[in-house]
Amino acid sequence: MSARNKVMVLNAGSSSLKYKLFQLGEGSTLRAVASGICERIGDAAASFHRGKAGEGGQEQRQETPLKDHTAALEVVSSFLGSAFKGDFTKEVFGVGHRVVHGREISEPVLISDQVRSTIQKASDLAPLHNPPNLMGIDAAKATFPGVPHVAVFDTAFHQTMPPEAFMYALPYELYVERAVRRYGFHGTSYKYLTAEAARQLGKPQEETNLIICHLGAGSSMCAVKGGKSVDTTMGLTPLEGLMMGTRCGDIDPAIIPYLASHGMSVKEIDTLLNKKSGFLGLAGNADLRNHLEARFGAGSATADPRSKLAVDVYVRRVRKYLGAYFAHLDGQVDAIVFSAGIGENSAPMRAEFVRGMEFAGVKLDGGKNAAAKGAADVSTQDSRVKLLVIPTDEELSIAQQTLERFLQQAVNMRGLQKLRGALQAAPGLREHLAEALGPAGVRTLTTDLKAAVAAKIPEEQDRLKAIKKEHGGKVLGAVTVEQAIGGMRGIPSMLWETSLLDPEEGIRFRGHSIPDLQEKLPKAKAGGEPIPEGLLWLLLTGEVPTQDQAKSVTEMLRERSKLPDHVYKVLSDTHPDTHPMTQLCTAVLALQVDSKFAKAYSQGIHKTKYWEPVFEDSMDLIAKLPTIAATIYRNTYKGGKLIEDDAGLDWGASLSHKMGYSDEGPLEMMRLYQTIHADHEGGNVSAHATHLVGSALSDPYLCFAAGMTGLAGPLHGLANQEVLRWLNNVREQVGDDVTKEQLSEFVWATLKSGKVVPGFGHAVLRKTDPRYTCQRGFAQRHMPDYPLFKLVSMLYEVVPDILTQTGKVKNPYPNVDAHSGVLLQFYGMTEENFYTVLFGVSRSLGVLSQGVWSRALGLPIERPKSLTMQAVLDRVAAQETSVSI
Ligand SMILES: Nc1ncnc2c1ncn2[C@@H]1O[C@H](COP(=O)(O)OP(=O)(O)O)[C@@H](O)[C@H]1O
Ligand SMILES: CC(=O)OP(=O)(O)O
Ligand SMILES: [Mg+2]
Repeated sequence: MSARNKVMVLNAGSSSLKYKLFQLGEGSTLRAVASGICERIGDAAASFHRGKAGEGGQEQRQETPLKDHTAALEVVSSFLGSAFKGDFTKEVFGVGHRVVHGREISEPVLISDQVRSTIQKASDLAPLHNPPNLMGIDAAKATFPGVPHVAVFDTAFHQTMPPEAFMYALPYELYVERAVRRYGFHGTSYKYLTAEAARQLGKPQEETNLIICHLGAGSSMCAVKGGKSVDTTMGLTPLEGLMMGTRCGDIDPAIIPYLASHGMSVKEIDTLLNKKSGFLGLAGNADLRNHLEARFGAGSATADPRSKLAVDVYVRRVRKYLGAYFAHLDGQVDAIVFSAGIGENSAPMRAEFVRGMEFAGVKLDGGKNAAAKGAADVSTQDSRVKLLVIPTDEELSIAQQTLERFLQQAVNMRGLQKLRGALQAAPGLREHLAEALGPAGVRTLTTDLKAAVAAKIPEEQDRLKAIKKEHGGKVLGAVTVEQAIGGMRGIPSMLWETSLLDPEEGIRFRGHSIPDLQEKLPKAKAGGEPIPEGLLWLLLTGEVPTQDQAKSVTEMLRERSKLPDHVYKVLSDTHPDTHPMTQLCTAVLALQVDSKFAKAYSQGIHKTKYWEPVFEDSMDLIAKLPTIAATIYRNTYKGGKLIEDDAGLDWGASLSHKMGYSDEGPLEMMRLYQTIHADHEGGNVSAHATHLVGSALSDPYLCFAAGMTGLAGPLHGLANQEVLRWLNNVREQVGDDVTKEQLSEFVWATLKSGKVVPGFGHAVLRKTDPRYTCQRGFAQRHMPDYPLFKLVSMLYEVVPDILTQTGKVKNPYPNVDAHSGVLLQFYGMTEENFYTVLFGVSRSLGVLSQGVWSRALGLPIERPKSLTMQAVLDRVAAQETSVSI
């Protein structure tokens, strides 16, 4: 069988069906091996197909009536079928579809029945596009059965618009209740053009400001600031903004009730505005090419005045938005980009758009403009704002996003199950892809953490929905009276996606054990300790990140790390005896004033969007915690002398540096420490408290503070401080050169006096905590002769036996706290009252990542049932009666 190594992309526009077939090559490159377009669909007399297939293939043109998009796909399939010998459909492993409107879905998604119905329901918002998009999807599903089909939405790129750009000045409830807002379209094109323009300008995208004009049958413009969309001309639907082939663009909305009061139905008005206006409405034909002669030709004085008028209205609208976007971008525009049918092909129109704009630093080179064919820079050498013609490649962008989506699915075992059909149809596919992608393996390709999370959400939501639907009524386990009154021990009663604790083997973060992660997570230096930013990526996305992905998290956190002055002030004003954990909670609460979630919620935000400001708050808080912790440390123990940050350091290392420990040893130790304390499933006090408070939709600052007040309890996080006290006590009483026998005696004495040996045992774990083992490994490498380490090692030999002999403990083995103090002491961090703060900083990674997912999955407010003693007795009695009956 031939290899499945091709992605098919369909881009159904309002008047056209474009397609490209890509072949996947080394390093996940995509090479177009066939492409074409069906044009003037709907205008049967004038419609045609142009297509090209294979290396150096000649373009073929067929004049053929195309009454709709289904007819167009039939022509395309038969063209490709005859161009590629054999059945080319068997070489396609995925199909990417351009979809214009997906309402709240904005990331690429696999087209399930549910996604299809969302696209269908959104047809009222994109009447010219979603119906042909759906025709394309249905026709393609029949032509390419059993392979995944992915929808890539036009709206995605504009999700970065600020509220002042996406809100209409309508009653706010319309936004909250009906999601009436501006979405923007042509996003796939803008995404491609932004990357391409930045590349041509030789600038990083984050520093590139552009005004992009995507001018085709559908026309829109976009202001791009720092590589991101900050405004665009289309709105709730692709009707707003510029004039278009058949669409009116901006009008006075009062025209609508006016027409209605004169007898037109809503449907008729909708058709009028979408299908009978624009060039068609003003001048009788939707295609600009039919009006160019009238406006620019030799005999233009005698030409149809309406054609001329239509062109002038069109030009005026583009110029109006050019002016507006110059203002939005504070005049800092690197380039104006022209693209799509009109922007790429019409030199006289480009000249009109920027005529007389020298005042804004825009100078067109007439000669270059007239000569431009395909990509070109048509500005003069000294034009401050470059004028770039860039042919858009929505199809390539869709193919890349389809591939990425597909790979995410393929790495995810649950996804693999979902894709079983596809994989059966294509044995060896995953291996093939892994090979094609090279050593980076099969994974999400973006380095933008938020985008990577967003891409996972729809499927996880589907998964949860399916679990509820299929298994909602099934029993997970009975609850005994002992459990109900005994701290809810072991009752499965909460979802927690970031980690799971196996009693035998210890914690697994998103399925990965600690030894596994020590190997796989990116490191600051070769052979060194993992950086916690890598773990954060893993906790949030479920995927082990690449070095670049972890680095982008480091940079993202650094950008957000500045602590506001009032928080420094709150910290320096606390009573000098305030415990460091209390100071931590105080500082976190002081930061809450900046909560983006609290603000968005009070202004009204749709619940499908909760996770976004929660993500923002969580990243802001995580970013600031090292500075908060270091400030507490320096204020409490070092006379308030703070240490400047070192911008070259990663998140964990910068904490150690700001505390005053900048040698390689403590930097590495802190990276490891911050990685392993991050998460320990959801039932422990700090995690559960954060989760519980977050379920009331308290923002991340509030719920993290709740978690930290819990971590400050001696039975939970404060235990690491207790361990150190106990160890020092041992050393004081028996000295450093203690024998095993002496140590045994001391341990027995502790137990007999009714105390516990701190750092040993665990509520769930039944073996040595892997977090202990990995810290022990670190000590063996960095401090083998350190007396405190030797003492801890000896305890490891002595205590489990003794605890077993008592017959009272279920787990006699050491946990994370039994070792962490040793590492800290070795590097001079001897103030044990501070240790729980370090634990808390790390814990933010786990509990806040889960917080993002709790909101993304729409988990409800927690409300378990409580009972009085009498109620317990009544229930027991009722059960006994019912059993005996
Ligand atoms: N050479 C040209 N000169 C002027 N306008 C052109 C030229 N070629 C195409 N166009 C315009 O571009 C439009 C098609 O643009 P395109 O981006 O392909 O459309 P769609 O919105 O359907 O994706 C045509 O309707 C026509 O108005
Ligand atoms: C959104 C839109 O108008 O798309 P097109 O230009 O393909 O019609
Ligand atoms: Mg288009």
